[in-house]
Amino acid sequence: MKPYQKIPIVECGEPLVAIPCNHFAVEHPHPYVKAGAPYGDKSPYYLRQTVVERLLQAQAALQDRCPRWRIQIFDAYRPLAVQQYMVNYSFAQVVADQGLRLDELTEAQRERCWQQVYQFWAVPSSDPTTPPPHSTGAAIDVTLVDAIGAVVDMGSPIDEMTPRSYPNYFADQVGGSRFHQHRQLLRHSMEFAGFRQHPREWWHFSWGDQLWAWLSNQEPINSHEPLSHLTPIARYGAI
Ligand SMILES: C[C@@H](N)C(=O)N[C@H](C)C(=O)O
Ligand SMILES: [Zn+2]
Repeated sequence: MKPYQKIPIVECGEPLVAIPCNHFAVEHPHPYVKAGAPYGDKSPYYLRQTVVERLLQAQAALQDRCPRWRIQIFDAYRPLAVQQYMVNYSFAQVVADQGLRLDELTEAQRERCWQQVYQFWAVPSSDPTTPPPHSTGAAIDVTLVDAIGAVVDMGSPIDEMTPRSYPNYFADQVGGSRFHQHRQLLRHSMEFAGFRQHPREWWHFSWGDQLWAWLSNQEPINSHEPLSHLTPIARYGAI
């Protein structure tokens, strides 16, 4: 269990609402739909109502600094079945990337591959006290597009399962300052609206889930966040 999963959840009952995608850039086709994930009648382009409002605030903060730039949505709401599917899919990807075969793995190899997956993906837990972040409608995976609609180079793709995904990976890499600046721009825009960034993923942010509450309790952001938000309680559970 990760430390943030000990945070209590007091579900506030806010609905999932459709993201107004026309305000943002959106990755098409949706990457996990393309990978065959079982959405059924659900859509990834949903979030809790306050989270959508905050995403609009984050984009306004971005555009104060970089007019006509936009936030690009890669993924948002993820039903539990999709979390399960993507975790298995990512495991198969790690196995293949290492030149191994699924049906020939030793126990040690299997264990190492799962460790790599779970550095980046949340366990698809159906326990209401430990929901995967995206299944709460409070987490979002995003990047930036510039004024001409080109995807901004962050130095590594979303969902890469290596240290290049760590938010500060390029801070001290020779030739990496442009990527670091882009990552900082994304982070500061999202933090301005109260989001918190996953410590290992430059693209993953949340507001109101367990990780957000845990991170807010660790180190308050300097900003305009009212202190009442700095409590170690999550307001969104699985939905
Ligand atoms: C790996 C990435 N797409 C992601 O969403 N990771 C977080 C931690 C998750 O699975 O909730
Ligand atoms: Zn994510």
